[in-house]
Amino acid sequence: MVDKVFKKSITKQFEFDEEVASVFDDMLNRSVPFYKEMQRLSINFACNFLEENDKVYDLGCSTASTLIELSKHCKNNLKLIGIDNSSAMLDNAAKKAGAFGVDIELINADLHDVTYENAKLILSNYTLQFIRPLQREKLVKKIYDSLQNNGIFIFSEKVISSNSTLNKQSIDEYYEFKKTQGYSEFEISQKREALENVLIPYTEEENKKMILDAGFSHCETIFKWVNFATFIAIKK
Ligand SMILES: Nc1ncnc2c1ncn2[C@@H]1O[C@H](C[S@+](CC[C@H]([NH3+])C(=O)[O-])CC(=O)[O-])[C@@H](O)[C@H]1O
Ligand SMILES: O=C(O)C(=O)Cc1ccccc1
Repeated sequence: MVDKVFKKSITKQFEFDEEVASVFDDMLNRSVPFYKEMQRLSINFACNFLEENDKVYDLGCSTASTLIELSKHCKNNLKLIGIDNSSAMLDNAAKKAGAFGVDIELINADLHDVTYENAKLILSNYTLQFIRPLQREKLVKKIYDSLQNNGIFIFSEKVISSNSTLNKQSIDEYYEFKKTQGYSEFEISQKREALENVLIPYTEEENKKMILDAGFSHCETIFKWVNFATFIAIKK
């Protein structure tokens, strides 16, 4: 379904409710520049590390698109686990996984409340940005502790620039992108308002520092378009 959520005047902060979940795949494709390419790269890098029966978690799996694509592209049998705290998202995830015949364990929980065990890969595309800063650092530490040695954490985030001129230019560039995707200025400004204090972006450097502070031995940006970035972190 086509995303028309912000065509009407907003009355509340942004939420992953039923209305957003019903149009979510379209919203993500039209709101995250090169979403598909970022997803393809995440999956290809992930597959290079994965072995038979490895455990893979997707934190903030939404409609399970990434886990479904991962299972299609990896030659190994994997144990796939998707976690999200939006029931509406998980209902859609279950329907999609069923339709594609992919076996995914879907857990409806807050990311802080789940025990991640013996994971080889943890994925989290565009989700940490919704976690409050102090909690975010705690969660990343937990992600590190849950990974096997040689485990991988792949994540994507909306980022900001520490240079205010470049930051403003990046926002302008992103809004131009949204216009090319058919969003009106009204929809763009409504969503911006709804996301205020809900989506809290770090700079690329802050993201890397958070990862290294948690104990990871290496963190690299594998994809970046203006203010959207994908990182890969390795636990030694
Ligand atoms: N504390 C939390 N606990 C659990 N889930 C949460 C929490 N906070 C947010 N979420 C969930 O994180 C997801 C973020 S969307 C991820 C896209 C997906 N990764 C994709 O590549 O398709 C990104 C976006 O909308 O920008 C939503 O489904 C929320 O319900
Ligand atoms: O759409 C936006 O304005 C964004 O910042 C990215 C985004 C994409 C999908 C859900 C929430 C935020």
